[in-house]
Amino acid sequence: MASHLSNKGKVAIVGCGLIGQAWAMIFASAGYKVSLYDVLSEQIENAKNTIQHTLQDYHQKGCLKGSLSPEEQFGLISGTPVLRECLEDAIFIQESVPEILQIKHQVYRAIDIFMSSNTILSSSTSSFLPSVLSEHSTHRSQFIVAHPVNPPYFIPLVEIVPAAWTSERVITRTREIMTEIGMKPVTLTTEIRGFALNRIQFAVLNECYHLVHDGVLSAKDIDRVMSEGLGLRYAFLGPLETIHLNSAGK
Ligand SMILES: NC(=O)c1ccc[n+]([C@@H]2O[C@H](COP(=O)([O-])OP(=O)(O)OC[C@H]3O[C@@H](n4cnc5c(N)ncnc54)[C@H](O)[C@@H]3O)[C@@H](O)[C@H]2O)c1
Ligand SMILES: O=C(O)[C@@H](O)[C@@H](O)[C@H](O)[C@@H](O)CO
Repeated sequence: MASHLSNKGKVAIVGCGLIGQAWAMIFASAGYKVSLYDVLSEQIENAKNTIQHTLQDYHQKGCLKGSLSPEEQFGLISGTPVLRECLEDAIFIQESVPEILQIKHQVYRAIDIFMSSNTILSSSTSSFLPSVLSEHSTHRSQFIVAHPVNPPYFIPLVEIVPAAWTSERVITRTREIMTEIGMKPVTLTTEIRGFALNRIQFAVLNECYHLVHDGVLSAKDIDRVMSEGLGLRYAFLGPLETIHLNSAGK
């Protein structure tokens, strides 16, 4: 393995299901050492096997991220059923356990014991406010949300959401790391329910449901409004840029 990879630092992935595996591949593609932990030890092996095959598959399909070979990227990924080992020397922890508050709080209590004063603890949560997640954490100034969009390997947006007590260093450093690994971060200035993507996504869905419910459009044609219309436009111009550039009054 290329020696320059060794100074990239280590990332800990806590919870290696769908999203944790995606994060592991993304961090490894940028040359980070990645350690996987899961409460189910068999899930760690499952995740490693899935990642190994997925990296090869992406390489063969020409969509592998980064400049390292699939073998080099997989060589950066290890796993352990011992949380302390997973977290040891990690500069960044990406928690990806189920969206169940009790489980997240239980995991943070355990992580609190082992994380250093410099480590960033980031949650993949889709909906919980960072203040609700971290209010009882010892290292709560080091806690932040980095919410990915499924599938994270191919959709680069990540929503960075701080709690009121998240330090500026953590906010800035998290955005730097996300950019460095090829994600496209947005940073919310304050926590808000649903963050940004899901607020917008569900506002659109709400109108879609109304139009179908009222018999104005079929479900298929509703989807076409997005896939053959707005979606094409929003794939390269955001809604505000679009309306700004549109002719006055249209
Ligand atoms: N699936 C999505 O579309 C999506 C998108 C964005 C964000 N998220 C968020 O990512 C997080 C993970 O979602 P997912 O879809 O990967 O779930 P998942 O069920 O695929 O994976 C969760 C993993 O966590 C493990 N786990 C359970 N309890 C644990 C514990 N106490 N300690 C360590 N590991 C534990 C499970 O064994 C499993 O492997 C959730 O917060 C979810 O809201 C999901
Ligand atoms: O579409 C997405 O990826 C996001 O909306 C997700 O974060 C979404 O919140 C669901 O997976 C909820 O778990």
